[in-house]
Amino acid sequence: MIIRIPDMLQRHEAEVLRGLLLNGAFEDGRTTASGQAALIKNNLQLARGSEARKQADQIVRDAVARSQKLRDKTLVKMVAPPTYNRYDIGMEYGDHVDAPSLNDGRFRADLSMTIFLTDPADYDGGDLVMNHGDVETRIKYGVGEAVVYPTTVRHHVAPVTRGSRLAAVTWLQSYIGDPLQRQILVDLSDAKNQLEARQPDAPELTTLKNALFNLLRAWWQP
Ligand SMILES: O=C(O)CCC(=O)C(=O)O
Ligand SMILES: [Fe+2]
Repeated sequence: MIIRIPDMLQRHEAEVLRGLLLNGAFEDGRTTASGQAALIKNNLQLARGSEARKQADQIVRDAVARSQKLRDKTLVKMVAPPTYNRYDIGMEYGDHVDAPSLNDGRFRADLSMTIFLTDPADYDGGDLVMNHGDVETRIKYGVGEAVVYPTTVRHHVAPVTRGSRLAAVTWLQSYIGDPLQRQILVDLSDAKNQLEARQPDAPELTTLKNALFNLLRAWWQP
């Protein structure tokens, strides 16, 4: 499932974050890439260890912790520290798959997230393109909007042909590793919440909750 979160960042958070990035020191994205990634990755990243990066991380952490939709749709357990990417004219990130784990294997990457930080009117190209066999999904959202997609999906960032594209990119571990199980739980939770809102005394609500809670218990990975 691909999830769109329109209000991932509040307007002022996006403005502060953009200000930090526009004034920040960037380094070649290849410094954190090796092997194949170093050949296909042609972008810039906010320098590690900088004060700007600490402030940026705090903004993203707060936004992620606040987002009800992110919690409900992903059953998120942990979020990795983001990278902040800039693609100027001619830059791109070729077709690739993201690593299955981070932090020396202590963190499993279930979901990838891009928070868009440039108005789509201000650049051409730079779409985040997911490849599902013969079909592609092209994504380019407004400032402060996020897309969350399965880390299992091949993807690339198309070359920027006008302007410059800024984005924060990070990875999520879910309490439910299996995407099918996660989808079942998200659907059942939606149904339970809708029924509870509409008819809190519905007799079948307890049965639905019993099934949902037992599946959560069976599949939860603390
Ligand atoms: O910039 C993006 O939207 C995604 C970048 C990406 O695929 C990555 O950093 O692995
Ligand atoms: Fe990627």
